[in-house]
Amino acid sequence: MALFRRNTSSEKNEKIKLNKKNLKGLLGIYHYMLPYRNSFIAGFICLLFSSTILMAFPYLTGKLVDVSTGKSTWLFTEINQIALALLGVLVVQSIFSFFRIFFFARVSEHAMAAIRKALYTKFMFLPLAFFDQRRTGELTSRITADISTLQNAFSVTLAELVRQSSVLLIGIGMLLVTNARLTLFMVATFPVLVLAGLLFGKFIQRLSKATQDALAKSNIVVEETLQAVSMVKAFTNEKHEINRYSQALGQSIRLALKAARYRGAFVSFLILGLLGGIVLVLWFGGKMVHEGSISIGDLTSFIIYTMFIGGSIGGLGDVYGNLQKAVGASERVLEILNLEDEFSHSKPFENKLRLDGQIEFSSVSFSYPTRKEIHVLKDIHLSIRPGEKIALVGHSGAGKSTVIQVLLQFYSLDQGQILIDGKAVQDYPLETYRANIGIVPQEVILFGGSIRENIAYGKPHATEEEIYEAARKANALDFIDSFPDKMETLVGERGVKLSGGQRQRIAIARAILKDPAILILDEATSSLDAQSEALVQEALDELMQGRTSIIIAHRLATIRKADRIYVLEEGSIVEEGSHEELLQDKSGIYSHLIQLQFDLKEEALSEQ
Ligand SMILES: Nc1ncnc2c1ncn2[C@@H]1O[C@H](COP(=O)(O)OP(=O)(O)OP(=O)(O)O)[C@@H](O)[C@H]1O
Repeated sequence: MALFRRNTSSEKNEKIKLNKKNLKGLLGIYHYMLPYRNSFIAGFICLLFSSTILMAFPYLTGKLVDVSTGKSTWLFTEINQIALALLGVLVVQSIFSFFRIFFFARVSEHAMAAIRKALYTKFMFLPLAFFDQRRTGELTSRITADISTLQNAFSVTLAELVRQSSVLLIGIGMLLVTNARLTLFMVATFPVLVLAGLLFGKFIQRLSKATQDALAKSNIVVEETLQAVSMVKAFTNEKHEINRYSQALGQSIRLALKAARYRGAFVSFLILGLLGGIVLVLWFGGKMVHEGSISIGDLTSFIIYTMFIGGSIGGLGDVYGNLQKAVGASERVLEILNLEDEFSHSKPFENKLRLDGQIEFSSVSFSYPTRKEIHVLKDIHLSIRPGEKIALVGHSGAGKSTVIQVLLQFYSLDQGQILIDGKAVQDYPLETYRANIGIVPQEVILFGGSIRENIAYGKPHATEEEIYEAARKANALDFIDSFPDKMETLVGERGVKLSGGQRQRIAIARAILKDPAILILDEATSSLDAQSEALVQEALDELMQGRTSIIIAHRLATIRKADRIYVLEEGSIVEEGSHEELLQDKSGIYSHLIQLQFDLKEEALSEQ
């Protein structure tokens, strides 16, 4: 297995009930808003004002109707006066709304950027075992979708919650003041209808989701068969596939028609039920106007308040749904933020510490945390002197990369010890320790920037001269100079614009610049053409000079040059010695391996 790879796991999709505990989790996020609390308070005040001032609107409209029908009221006697007051309400309301949005945006943008940064920092410092259990897509959605949900909660949802609740409370209060009898009648009818509408709406949403799913299923049939149409034909299964597609379509039609029936009923309900509810209130109010127990103006404002209240009940349903989503998002984000990172027990970075590169594995046993039952390394003993070149060979899955992973302290051991220069690895500051190890991986991963940036990845503050010198030593300068933009050439996403051999030489230049005491070389299994191979080999020889090198070897030429070869088999070291020594045992695993993998190459070599 290559040294750098990804694993998968599935994402959970839970439905969350709001309770005290998980709402507290949401408050944990609030901690990131504290630095902007002044803006938050200012925004909250604007929100309160803009929500309450709007409630004067139905009242004033009612007064306007009263004055226009010749009934003067205690505050207003003229239509112009009321119109101006209405305009005033709108102006003040719009000003407060503007500042409310502005202040909330300021708080939420800053706070969410702070959480994103905290999450990303956490990702960078979490141990590798964490990433073995998660999909990349899952982690990216923590930092994108989940944070957007939280942002929405702290700006829009919170504002909605305050606004709709104040509309509901002030609205019902105003109605009670206007006319208690009519209010009781309204409260007994209209909200019940709105709630019924809300539940009905949810039911229809579920139905249309089922319809979409059924349609998606039928599309899978199309996709699958179109991708492998030759297979369908070869098996003469055309009719079978048509049949399968028809069945899937039939199912989706049945569901769509069921949904359509309920949708039709829902629209009729909206017209009849909700508007009917208003007619009911109007009817009751009209009779009261007739009796003289309420003015036309008061009835008008009553009806507008009623509509406001209906809207706010509907709005609060959405608020509840959004809060549920936000609680889920905050739980997922906090769960990651609360994890311990791999540096938490490590000593602080010591820049100057330079290792000699003596490596000792003493009785090392290891299994990956995700697969505890499989013992990947079993009682490994290695003893490597500074400057030695060691080759690890073995069948695929034997545990070669794992030896490197534990050496890099990506995982902790189940048993045994790794000593570097006679000291246990965990006694070094982790950052300093890794700074002393360089890697040239099998599959070179470059970042999307320029060649210069990619080489400098080995030493971010390298001088121009150092970068050129590293490129020269890595046999990379010739091809870099042949590009019109030279060092500034963009390598494309993951280095796609460079050939395999060129990417490897950039990786070597990186390692040269890092100047590590210990070098790890994961040889590429795919072979380069003879010329690139020679250039890469030459660069590697230069790189290995004076460093302890561990090579996961696939090429005979490399293995022959090694001071010592360790043969791994199912996690144990089964043979060790030089190429010649190991070949002595004709029935040994090494001889067998060489026979299998390197037969042809050896023949070619001996012919030369
Ligand atoms: N992150 C991981 N989580 C769980 N198991 C793993 C992980 N990485 C490797 N393994 C398992 O550990 C065993 C040894 O794998 P390793 O990658 O060390 O072998 P290798 O000798 O380097 O193989 P190759 O030559 O194919 O790269 C394999 O059985 C593999 O499935």
